[in-house]
This record gives sequence, C-alpha cells and structure tokens, in this order.
Amino acid sequence: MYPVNLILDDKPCLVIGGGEVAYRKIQGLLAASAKITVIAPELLEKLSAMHEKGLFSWLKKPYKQGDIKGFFLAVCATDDENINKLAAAEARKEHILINVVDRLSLCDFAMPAVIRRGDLLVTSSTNGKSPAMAREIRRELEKFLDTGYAPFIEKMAVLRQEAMQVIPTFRQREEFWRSTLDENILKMVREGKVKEAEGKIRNAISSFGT
Ligand SMILES: C[C@@]1(CC(=O)O)C2=NC(=C\c3[nH]c(c(CCC(=O)O)c3CC(=O)O)Cc3[nH]c(c(CC(=O)O)c3CCC(=O)O)/C=C3\N/C(=C\2)[C@@H](CCC(=O)O)[C@]3(C)CC(=O)O)/[C@H]1CCC(=O)O
Ligand SMILES: NC(=O)c1ccc[n+]([C@@H]2O[C@H](COP(=O)([O-])OP(=O)(O)OC[C@H]3O[C@@H](n4cnc5c(N)ncnc54)[C@H](O)[C@@H]3O)[C@@H](O)[C@H]2O)c1
Repeated sequence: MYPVNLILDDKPCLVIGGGEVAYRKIQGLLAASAKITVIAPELLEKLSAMHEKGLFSWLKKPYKQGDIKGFFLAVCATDDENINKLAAAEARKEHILINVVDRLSLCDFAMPAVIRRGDLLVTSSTNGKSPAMAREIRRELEKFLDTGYAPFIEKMAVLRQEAMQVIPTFRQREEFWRSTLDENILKMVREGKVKEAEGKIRNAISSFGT
C-alpha cells in the first residue's frame, strides 16, 4: 500500500449504494469537501436527511453500465456482487480510482480509519487484514492526540513562516526544525504550556546563527 492524501475539493465523486457502509464513506468524502453523487434505489433515513440538506446529489435508481463515466473517484458499497464487479471493471477502463467496500482485490485504494483535528490528519490501516484493529488503533491514538497538538499546528504554521525569514536555506531550516521541535516542546504542548513552547521556538529562531 502506498499512502497518499487525495485533494478532493469539489471533485466529482460517486458513491454507489445507500446503506450503512455508504453512509460511513459519504461522511469521509464530505469531510474532504468532495462533490458527491450517490446512485442507489433507496437511502437510509439518515442519508435521506443529509440529501435534503443538500449535502450530495442523489440519482434514485440502480447502478447501470456507463454511470461511472466522468467521476474522479468512486466508492461501490452495494450488497450486489455483480454491481461491485461491473463498477470495478468500468472504473479500470475509464481510469477512475475505485474502492469496492468488501473486496480489496477490486480496489485501487482502501479507506483507513481516520482522525481529523483541524488540519491534523492521522490514519490507521492494516492492508485489509483487520479493519477492526484499524478502528481500535484509531481509538487509542485519539486519546493520545486529543492533547492540544492540532491547535498547535496553527501556531507552527506562523512560526514556520518566521523561521523562513531568518534561516536562509532549506537544509538549515530542516536541521533547525529537527533539533528545535523536540520531545520537550511536544511535552509542553501536551501539558497545555503552549505560550511557553511558542516562546522557546521563537527564541531559537531569533538566536539562529548567533
Ligand atoms: C477502517 C475502515 C474505514 C472505513 O470504512 O471508513 C474500514 N473498515 C472499517 C470498519 C469495519 N469494517 C468491517 C468491520 C467488521 C469487523 C471486521 O471484519 O474486521 C469493521 C469494524 C467495525 O465496523 O466495527 C468489515 C469489513 N471491512 C472490509 C471487509 C472485507 C474483507 O476483509 O475482505 C470486511 C468484512 C465483511 C464481512 O465479514 O463480510 C474491507 C475493508 N474495510 C476497510 C476499511 C478497508 C481496509 C482497511 C484496513 O486496511 O484495515 C477495506 C479493505 C476496504 C474499504 O472498505 O475501504 C472502518 C473503520 C473506521 C473507524 O471506525 O475508524
Ligand atoms: N456493514 C459493514 O460494516 C460492512 C463492512 C464491510 C463490508 N460490508 C459489505 O458491504 C456491503 C454493503 O454493506 P451495507 O451494510 O452498507 O449494506 P446495506 O444493505 O445497508 O446497503 C446496501 C445498499 O446497496 C444498494 N444497492 C443494491 N443494489 C444496488 C444497485 N444495483 N445500484 C445501486 N445501489 C444498490 C441498496 O439500495 C442499499 O442502499 C455488503 O455487501 C456488506 O457485506 C459491510
């Protein structure tokens, strides 16, 4: 497996099926601001409510050959093996990235378990060996990550710009961040001492080269 984070903003993405699994995958696609179309003869009630809010377009019908054309990415989440195979074959022909929920062998990509905190994205996957373990590891990591790292990324984005003004080369900046952003700083962030952590980094930037 090769990890990438796809940029889906407003890109046309298709979900085939309107059941529990489709619901989970749609939530993930919405979190990535994809432009979603769902093809399914019926939707779960919670999906109908989302459709009424305008969160995705719905083609109320069974999937038919050719429906996949023009999409950037597709997720096939039906309980019909023939549809899964048809969609996978068509996606391959049309060069559309596809995920078939219960068939890794038909997938171009698999969904990991996801933790999102602002711009921080942490994922867990098991190469399809145990989605239940991917989920439990995600839950364990959530406990560790809900300690202030995500808001600190906003501070880091500003500090990074400041460092760029002062530290001239990429190599020097790489070296600087590897030595400055150490375990002590992370510990301060976890303990809520954000101002202190920020101050320490700012001092290191201003004393660079002295
Ligand atoms: C991570 C997560 C993301 C998501 O779906 O958004 C995800 N599955 C999740 C949950 C989950 N899925 C299943 C269970 C029941 C327990 C169990 O079987 O373990 C649970 C646990 C639960 O729900 O409690 C059943 C299941 N899933 C697949 C098969 C088929 C097979 O294995 O052949 C079967 C058996 C069906 C059957 O028995 O008939 C296949 C896939 N599921 C994947 C992803 C991909 C590989 C990810 C990886 O690398 O690990 C892959 C290959 C394709 C894909 O769907 O992308 C999400 C957790 C989200 C979270 O909570 O954070
Ligand atoms: N529930 C899980 O956690 C889970 C996990 C992994 C895999 N699976 C497998 O994934 C599949 C979907 O699971 P689910 O729980 O969402 O099932 P579900 O029965 O809730 O949903 C299936 C959906 O597919 C739609 N559908 C059926 N034929 C269609 C067609 N021709 N075109 C478009 N839509 C069609 C149905 O209308 C329904 O909305 C099942 O095969 C299941 O075994 C389930």
